[in-house]
Amino acid sequence: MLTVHDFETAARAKLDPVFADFIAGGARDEITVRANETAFGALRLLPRALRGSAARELGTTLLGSRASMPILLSPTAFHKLVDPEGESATARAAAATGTIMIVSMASTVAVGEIADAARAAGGPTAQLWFQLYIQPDLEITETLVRRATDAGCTALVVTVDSPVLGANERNRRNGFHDLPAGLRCENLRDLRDGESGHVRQIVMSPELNWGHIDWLREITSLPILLKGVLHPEDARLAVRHGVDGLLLSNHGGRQLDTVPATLELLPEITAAVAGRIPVLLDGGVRRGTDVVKALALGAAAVGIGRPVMWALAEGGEKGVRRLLELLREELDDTLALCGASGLNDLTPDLVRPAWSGRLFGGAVS
Ligand SMILES: Cc1cc2nc3c(=O)[nH]c(=O)nc-3n(C[C@H](O)[C@H](O)[C@H](O)COP(=O)(O)O)c2cc1C
Ligand SMILES: O=C(O)C(=O)c1ccccc1
Repeated sequence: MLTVHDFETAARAKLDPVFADFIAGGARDEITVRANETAFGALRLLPRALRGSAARELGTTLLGSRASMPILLSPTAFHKLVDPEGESATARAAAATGTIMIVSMASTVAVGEIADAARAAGGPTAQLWFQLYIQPDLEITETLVRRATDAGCTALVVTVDSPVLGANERNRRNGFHDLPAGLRCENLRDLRDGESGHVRQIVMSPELNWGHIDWLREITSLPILLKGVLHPEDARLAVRHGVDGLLLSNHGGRQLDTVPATLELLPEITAAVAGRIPVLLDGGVRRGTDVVKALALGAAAVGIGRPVMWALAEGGEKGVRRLLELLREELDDTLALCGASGLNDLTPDLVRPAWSGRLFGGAVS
């Protein structure tokens, strides 16, 4: 396993094609799925020379959580689909490498148990954040927040791009609508009498509005990030509503198809928040150079989604650990080649659009 791509190939070879499609797939024509990766390819890096630094510092602090590198595990549902230990294996790998894992509300291991696994591998400083779909039943939402808080999660990541569930036509063709027998969304057990953690308990609610964010702000002292804000006006509103950070995300192209690549939106979003809160980004990050491009354009960190599922499918805990080490090596190598000694050296002047004849005022075409 030398590249993220190798994990995808290996996972495809191992997995039930129905599950592989669930992971790889996106909404409708998957235009945005492809756009996320393509956008990174459309930028070039312009390195500095002779800046003399023997070692690079990759560590960073995000909303008070210490991370050994600016790469997080974005929340992905259903890890037990691809590995019998599920999110516990992922959490051990993340903790062992000092990486922040964002636990999906739709995890197949309960958040408390995931936290135990993380601490067993990474000690008391292992960092977990919790992803939340605010439920129209606020009492249920409050219980979920309490379960995450009791487990020691240090931030809440509220997904706001899912007023309805995205239409993944691969799942429809494959007839994949449910978890296989024996698997449950463990965080959803016993929220009401007799509820067994069925995935259909998750309500994607088109009624959600900024009032819900204000309410959440009142009931928790944890930092709140919004995941899935794409419009710069909404980024400004988020700041006004006391949100602590943004995870700029189009859900890996799984919600509204044909929205822009997240990288394309990054300059507008960072301009809108104007340094008042950190902006993280996910979608299409597959290489150390991708991480550097996002950070150079103002992201505080990036998240990876599908690569984690592929690595877990390929090699369980070890696979995820290898994936994270590989990305760390690529990031360190890219920093060195760019003449950067740390993340603060990554500035917009290191990035430019890929060449086109128009660069010379149309003189070359
Ligand atoms: C299999 C899978 C499950 C996901 N589950 C969730 C989820 O439960 N909650 C959520 O907010 N986002 C979810 N996402 C979206 C990811 O958090 C992330 O935004 C996206 O995967 C990033 O793009 P990438 O896969 O290109 O790295 C999921 C994505 C995938 C691929
Ligand atoms: O697949 C997804 O992208 C996702 O967000 C999700 C949410 C709830 C249950 C399963 C998947």
